[in-house]
Amino acid sequence: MNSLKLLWKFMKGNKLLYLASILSIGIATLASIINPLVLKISIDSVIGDNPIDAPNIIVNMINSIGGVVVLKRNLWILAFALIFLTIIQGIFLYTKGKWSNSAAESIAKNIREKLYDHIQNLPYNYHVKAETGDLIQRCTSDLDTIRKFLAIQFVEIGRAVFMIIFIGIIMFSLDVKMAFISMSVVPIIFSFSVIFFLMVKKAFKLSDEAEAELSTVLQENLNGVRVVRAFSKEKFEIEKFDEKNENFRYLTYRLIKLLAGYWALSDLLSLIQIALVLILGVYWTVNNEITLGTLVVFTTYEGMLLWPVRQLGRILTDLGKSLVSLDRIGEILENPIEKKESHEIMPKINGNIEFNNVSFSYENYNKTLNNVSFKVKKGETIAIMGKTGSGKSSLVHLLARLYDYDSGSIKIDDIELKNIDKKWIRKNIGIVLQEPFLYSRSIKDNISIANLKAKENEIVESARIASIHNVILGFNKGYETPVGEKGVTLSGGQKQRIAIARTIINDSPILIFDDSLSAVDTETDLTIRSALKMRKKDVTTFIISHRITTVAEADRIIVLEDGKIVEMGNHSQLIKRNGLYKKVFKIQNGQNFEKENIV
Ligand SMILES: Nc1ncnc2c1ncn2[C@@H]1O[C@H](COP(=O)(O)OP(=O)(O)OP(=O)(O)O)[C@@H](O)[C@H]1O
Repeated sequence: MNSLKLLWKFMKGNKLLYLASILSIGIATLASIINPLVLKISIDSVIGDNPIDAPNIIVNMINSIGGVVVLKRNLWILAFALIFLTIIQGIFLYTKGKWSNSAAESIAKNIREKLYDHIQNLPYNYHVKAETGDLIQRCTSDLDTIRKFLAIQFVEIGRAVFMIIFIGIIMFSLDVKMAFISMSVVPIIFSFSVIFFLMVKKAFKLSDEAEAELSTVLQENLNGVRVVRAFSKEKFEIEKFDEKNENFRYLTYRLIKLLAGYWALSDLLSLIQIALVLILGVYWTVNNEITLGTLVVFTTYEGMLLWPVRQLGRILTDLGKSLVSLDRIGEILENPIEKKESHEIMPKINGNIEFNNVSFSYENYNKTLNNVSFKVKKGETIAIMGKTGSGKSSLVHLLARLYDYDSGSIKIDDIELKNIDKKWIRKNIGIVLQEPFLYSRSIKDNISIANLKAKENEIVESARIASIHNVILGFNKGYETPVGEKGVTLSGGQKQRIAIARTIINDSPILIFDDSLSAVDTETDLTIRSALKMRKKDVTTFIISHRITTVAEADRIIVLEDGKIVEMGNHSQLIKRNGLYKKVFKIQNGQNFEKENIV
């Protein structure tokens, strides 16, 4: 989507606020421009005897209060006008800041909400492939670039434009030749500023990228600090960091040098402009071609005009940066989200499952699952075994509609899975993933995250089944113990068990354990499985595991090889065949120590 169109959409509800802030900057600029005119009238017409030379509206105002004579007798009016104008300027600068910041914050909030909502609803496949660091950067620093531009720089463009228009009009109405002189170097300064900032855009980008690289190295290093220690790689990591640090210093220093050169040169150009006004202005004043007041007005205006003109180049290049950030945010929003399709239904799920010739492959990859067929009755436990990469996780991911199968059919309670709403089926399937993720919250919050209405006793009951209750009671704050950086450090097995408690709290009719008992010892594994059986008999359960003791008790064991089912049966049936299952059984029972990499 066109980035400006996108911005316009996000500005919904804030356009008036924005307009008000631009009007405020207009009024504040006008007040600051009238100030020197009051000085001119004081010098030329109140101290001196020249007739009032100012825009008609000001002349009319003075005439309405009785003309210059009244001003000469009441000098306080001029002082009051100066104070009044300064107050007006202050008030409108305040409203400009308040309104532009509040509009920018509100727009940033809109974008943040939209992004978060969108990311939450993007398909699983998107998240598997997306780089978290890149996503975070888009949601934070890109968004901040836009926020800053809207809050500060956009209104600064407004101020510069108002300044040029208002000052231009007044200058030309006061004295045409002085106006030409005053504006003669301004286009050169403006062009120089735009060209310079366009040219150094790359230097800004390089410095930003070097900073990002530095943060990545730091982040990676902190995340992987245990690996670094374990392999004694501190020196290597320090050298890597030093190299990135030096690169960042060099690029930033180069940028600073370039900027120093720019400010020096644009200072020179500005001084030439001011000198021109002063030299010719003084000459014409001495020759009575212009008044002293006019000279004061022109020199003051010159000072007011040059700063925003010099800044404009920088702001315009930042505009480019903001448009790039908008594009990057737009790229996320362009990805289609998962929505409920009109044909999708939300039936009661009992847990009867049938796979019929199901084939599936990830984009452009070989078949991950090839003609897989099996049937499961409600309440049965199915174990899945196979070498790594044989398609075990993919099979259960299809069941939860994290991906859709390419051909064949999967039926749940005789309803084609593709006709069941994705969110609904996921609500009815509890999955404990291979690598459990716990939030930096309390243990209690981590368990109840899947069911926020869960009562205290339900949380404890799930923890008991997952064999983690006693461990939790051993912590100082029990269930309120925080997990993660500020709390306890849990072992892999403890994390897995909390993840199991979190999944079973939901009472789903289908449960999937994707290698999620791998980090617990055999005895705890058995305790958990027995407790699960005792709890509810009619839950259809899938257990993916490499451990014979875990799968042996299942009603059926499916052995996968290269996406195909090569064996299926219960433990005693499979043990009689001379297949992969038996080989694994032998190895794990210490009867065969061949160096086969079987599972
Ligand atoms: N999102 C993905 N995109 C592309 N290919 C994928 C994706 N996920 C898995 N694969 C590939 O599909 C194949 C099956 O992966 P899957 O995770 O189902 O295997 P697995 O049997 O569960 O392995 P493991 O025991 O190691 O967990 C592998 O070759 C893997 O590289």
